[in-house]
Amino acid sequence: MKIDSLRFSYKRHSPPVLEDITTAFYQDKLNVIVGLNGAGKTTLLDVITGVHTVNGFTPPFEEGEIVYQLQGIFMPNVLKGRDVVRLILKSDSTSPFKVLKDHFVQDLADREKEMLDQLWDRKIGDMSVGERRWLLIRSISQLNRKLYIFDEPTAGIDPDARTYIMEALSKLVQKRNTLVIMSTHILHELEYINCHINFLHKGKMLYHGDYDRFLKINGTKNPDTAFRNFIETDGEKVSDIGS
Ligand SMILES: Nc1ncnc2c1ncn2[C@@H]1O[C@H](COP(=O)(O)OP(=O)(O)OP(=O)(O)O)[C@@H](O)[C@H]1O
Repeated sequence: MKIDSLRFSYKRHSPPVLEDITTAFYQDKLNVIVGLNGAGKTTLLDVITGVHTVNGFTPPFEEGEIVYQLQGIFMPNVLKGRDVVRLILKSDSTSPFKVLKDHFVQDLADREKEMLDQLWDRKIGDMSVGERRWLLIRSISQLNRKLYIFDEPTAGIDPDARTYIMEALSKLVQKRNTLVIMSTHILHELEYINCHINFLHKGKMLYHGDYDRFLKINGTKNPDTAFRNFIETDGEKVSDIGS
């Protein structure tokens, strides 16, 4: 999927939140949108999914082909873990819930199975932020869609559970005909992932390319230092080298 010279403002005469965005998203990689708070990551995801309409860009996917995990969870707090899993898995299939659940559990690592057991009868309102997000994202990963969008899927999640989430997203990338896009602030989690980084800064796409090159042009092996260097120079080094 390509985006060419995209521009978006929330109000007609207000300054653009996204300006001259040109990039591509790839089916064989995890596409990651990176940037500071307020950089425009969610706005870009909203444009891609058709939540916001923009002249000159037609979202290439129908609504039914997309699953979009938002940062918040808009479900009643009284729902229990098992209700959340049922709601999500049954939204895609008429198979009995037991079959869907067995299939879901097979896909989980041992610690994830323990987490699922613990959360099964717990109300959403009583779960920790990370537990809630893990449950939702792991359930969503079971759905069959063409476009999967995850808005900061690993925010507030411990490093162990974060690894399981990143593995689940990598598995989605390996499925045929799927496009997977996520946003994050955490570059560390991308170290061992086959990913394509899109670095948004002040509404502009200042870098798109692979992870190792991003570190290299910022002269460090530490992703946090690379992130900071990049922001401090407004991506100058990339412009020098060319993307
Ligand atoms: N509905 C809206 N009306 C006007 N401005 C908005 C609206 N939604 C977002 N913005 C502004 O657009 C800019 C980009 O917001 P966006 O939510 O896309 O950033 P983000 O990169 O996802 O940030 P974060 O990492 O904090 O989630 C911000 O300055 C934000 O205040």
